[in-house]
Amino acid sequence: MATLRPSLIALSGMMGAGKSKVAAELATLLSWESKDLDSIVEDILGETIASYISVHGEQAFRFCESKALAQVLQLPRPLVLALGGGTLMSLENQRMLKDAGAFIVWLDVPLEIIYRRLSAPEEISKRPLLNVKDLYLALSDRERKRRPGYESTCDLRIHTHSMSASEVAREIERKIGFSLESEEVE
Ligand SMILES: Nc1ncnc2c1ncn2[C@@H]1O[C@H](COP(=O)(O)OP(=O)(O)O)[C@@H](O)[C@H]1O
Ligand SMILES: O=C(O)C1=C[C@@H](OP(=O)(O)O)[C@@H](O)[C@H](O)C1
Ligand SMILES: [Mg+2]
Repeated sequence: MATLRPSLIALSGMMGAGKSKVAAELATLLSWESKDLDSIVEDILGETIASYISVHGEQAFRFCESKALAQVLQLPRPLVLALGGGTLMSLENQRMLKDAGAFIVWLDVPLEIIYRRLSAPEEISKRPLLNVKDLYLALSDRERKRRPGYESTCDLRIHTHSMSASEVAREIERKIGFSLESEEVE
């Protein structure tokens, strides 16, 4: 039997779930390239997402995010891609990823851990949607609205608990079956 191995792994989940960090770890582990969709958006915009949203708003950012996604899906494979926390809330983005054969991994992290990670001023300043009075409320509200979308679009869900980023990467590798012992050849 042949193992159908994806050539594109896309990491999804809330802001602070560790998508950017785990994508880099996983790519190193697999000897693949990694890309961060937010960085590609910023390259296209020529400015940070925070400064862009402060002037143009979230809707305009979503438009650029979809354009960036279309670009990144043309890149050579194999590739690990860190999505933004809101990327999969767009049906168009969901369709693009599915059509591209992406294997979507949802990093499901307890809200308390996300809150702790993102409470640092340098994390908030990178994420304009969190520039609010009550961070916990803002996160829990978004999480509640987004959870069904993360759940319905993922091919694999990782309950990361308090695993380190490299442990999460190893868990993804193991679950997808990339480890040499489980490799099957046609
Ligand atoms: N598994 C982890 N354990 C501890 N800290 C983590 C873990 N994953 C990410 N972090 C830290 O949490 C913050 C947000 O991580 P990041 O990868 O930017 O998340 P995302 O891209 O999902 O928003 C960063 O400071 C990062 O170093
Ligand atoms: O959840 C969101 O709507 C967003 C998440 C951010 O990426 P991270 O999930 O990597 O923080 C970034 O795309 C933008 O600030 C919007
Ligand atoms: Mg990120």
